[in-house]
Amino acid sequence: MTRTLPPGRLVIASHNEGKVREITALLGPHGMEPVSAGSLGLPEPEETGTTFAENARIKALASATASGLPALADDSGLEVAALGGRPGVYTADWAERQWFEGEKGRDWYMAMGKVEGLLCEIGPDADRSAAFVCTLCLAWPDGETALFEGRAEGLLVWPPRGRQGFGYDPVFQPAGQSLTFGEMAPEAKKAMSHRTRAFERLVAGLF
Ligand SMILES: O=P(O)(O)OP(=O)(O)OP(=O)(O)OC[C@H]1O[C@@H](n2cnc3c(O)ncnc32)[C@H](O)[C@@H]1O
Ligand SMILES: [Mg+2]
Repeated sequence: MTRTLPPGRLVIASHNEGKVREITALLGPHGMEPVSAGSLGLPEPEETGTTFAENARIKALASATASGLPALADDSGLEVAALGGRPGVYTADWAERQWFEGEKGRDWYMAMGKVEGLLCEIGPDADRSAAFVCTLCLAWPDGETALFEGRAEGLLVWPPRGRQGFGYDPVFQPAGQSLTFGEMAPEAKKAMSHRTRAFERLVAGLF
């Protein structure tokens, strides 16, 4: 399909520690040397796209051109069925804006408390379906890019359960499971996550 990715240094173009940890674990068996954008002092570009793919491309290209190395970016989020797919591509902003206008810091549980409020207004039969979506973009320093998408379907739960993972993991229970991502060991989340599904496509296309 596209060109291959030879073993060597690969920038993880994310400033989210939880993502960097998961992507590092995914790359483990593939002979890559992951190095985070933060550790190289690379800037965090503005995410001006309106789709996961556009934002992933912006982030991957910014790191690849600034570092001269191939770079892998991840744009992801939660699509809530009862909210018509929101917050989607705005998942990170949304946690900030809902509750902390003008302040730094994100409080996902507070944002999800707001979602919970909306679901309660709809009533006990509210559709709790949600999906985590992840688009990975690999960019080469010459500007070529390749995109890969993965999804994990599930349910929103309240109250939050578990302290593993990051972000919205404690309020997301993947389909067919009794534990939330927040209650699962990292290996269990890795077996079924949106990020892993996108990564499997990347491996099929590039290695
Ligand atoms: O852009 P970078 O630097 O990669 O980091 P970010 O946290 O801003 O990442 P996004 O712009 O892609 O926003 C994704 C949002 O979705 C959340 N999210 C994505 N994947 C998740 C996962 O596996 N578990 C929990 N929350 C997740 C994440 O915490 C953010 O709030
Ligand atoms: Mg971001």
